[in-house]
Amino acid sequence: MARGTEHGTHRTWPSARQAAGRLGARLAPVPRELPLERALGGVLAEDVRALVGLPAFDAAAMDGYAVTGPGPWVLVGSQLAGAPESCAVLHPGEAVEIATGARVPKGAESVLPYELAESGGGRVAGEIEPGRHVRWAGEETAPGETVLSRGSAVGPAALGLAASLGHETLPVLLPGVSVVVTGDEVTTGGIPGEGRVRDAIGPMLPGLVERAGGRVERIRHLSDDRGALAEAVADGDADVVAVCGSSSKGPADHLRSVLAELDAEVVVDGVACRPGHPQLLARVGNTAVVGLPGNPGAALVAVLTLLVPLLSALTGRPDPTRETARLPLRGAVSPHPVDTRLVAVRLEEGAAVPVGHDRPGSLRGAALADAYAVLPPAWDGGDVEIVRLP
Ligand SMILES: Nc1nc2c(c(=O)[nH]1)N[C@H]1C(S)=C(S)[C@@H](COP(=O)(O)OP(=O)(O)OC[C@H]3O[C@@H](n4cnc5c(N)ncnc54)[C@H](O)[C@@H]3O)O[C@H]1N2
Ligand code: MOO
Repeated sequence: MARGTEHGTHRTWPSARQAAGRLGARLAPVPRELPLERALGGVLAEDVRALVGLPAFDAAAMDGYAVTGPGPWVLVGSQLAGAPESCAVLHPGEAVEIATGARVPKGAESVLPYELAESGGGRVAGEIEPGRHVRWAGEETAPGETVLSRGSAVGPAALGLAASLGHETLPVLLPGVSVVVTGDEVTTGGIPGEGRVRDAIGPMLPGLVERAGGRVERIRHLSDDRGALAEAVADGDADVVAVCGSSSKGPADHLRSVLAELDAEVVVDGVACRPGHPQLLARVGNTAVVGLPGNPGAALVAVLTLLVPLLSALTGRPDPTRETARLPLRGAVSPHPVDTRLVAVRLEEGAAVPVGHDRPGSLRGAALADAYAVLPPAWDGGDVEIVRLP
């Protein structure tokens, strides 16, 4: 699965993706009990049960009158939602004017909506259907019932449901990613000065990570300092450390030596793809370390090759960028003789159309594109695999 290149022993692009998935399946992220507002996008680490029934009490489903026994009924009170109880027990022949969501008195048989009622002189009349227009306690969900299963994704509706069932927090798998952006020349604001460059990878990562089921917890910017990089990579709190830059073999590229010093298991050391060949994947204890090339376009390809499959496997979800259907490629492209090439494309009328501007140092093509088309080594012009951009 690996082959020698001028850069050493690189894995093939498909094998690198698989290796990232296998590492993710091997590492167990620690479940976290997160407040509801932070649990969005996670995967449930345990079943979620109803702490209260739904509804929690017998409630009116319409504005009108709670009644019992045969009509007409004598009005004995009124009940708004959330207001103190005005009538504890309703007796046959009695009615309470009631608002939607208000607790119906004990003994009430049904609610007669205003539209169907005739009222006046302290009395109400109308046709009722026994049991209608009351949301009976527990009829939707019984207390203690399992409503969401372990392994399911937490979407916005799940958060609302959990709140209505009495939960403050949810137990989720949501791998935390610590991002380390390296480079003396990299700046974080304004127009970069002579010889400097604005960080283009830090702003791109949170959205990509979130899409793959993780969360960027921290972004640090480091100069090309070996000691600081070693400290950041050894961060035991993160499930994943993503190091941007420092992936190549220049005098300021310390990642490989730092990993050796930390006795890391190096899983992928270079990938036979363009762009993005210096990418790297390693394990330090229970933390995965992903080395993203400094060139932003190459970093994005490395995210799709290593980081997204890793995060997906950590939470047991399918890789959201994978497409099963292959598409014809419409436009001029030049495959690489021995490496896989990823070309930024728009998806138009069942074909992949190159958008250009996809050199390793640029994100312009990726920002215009829907996806990357994957050209295998020495591509013969057949239909191509598609990797969706989030
Ligand atoms: N002798 C070799 N040199 C290089 C090789 C090689 O195989 N042999 N590979 C080239 C390729 S391909 C890439 S990609 C880069 C990878 O370099 P690093 O990951 O070590 O990154 P740097 O050297 O720090 O930076 C490369 C390039 O990207 C700019 N950069 C860095 N960080 C950012 C950022 N956060 N946002 C925007 N731009 C960034 C940096 O200024 C450089 O221009 O190595 C080649 N060299
Ligand atoms: O392959 Mo590099 O990763 O050209 O930018």
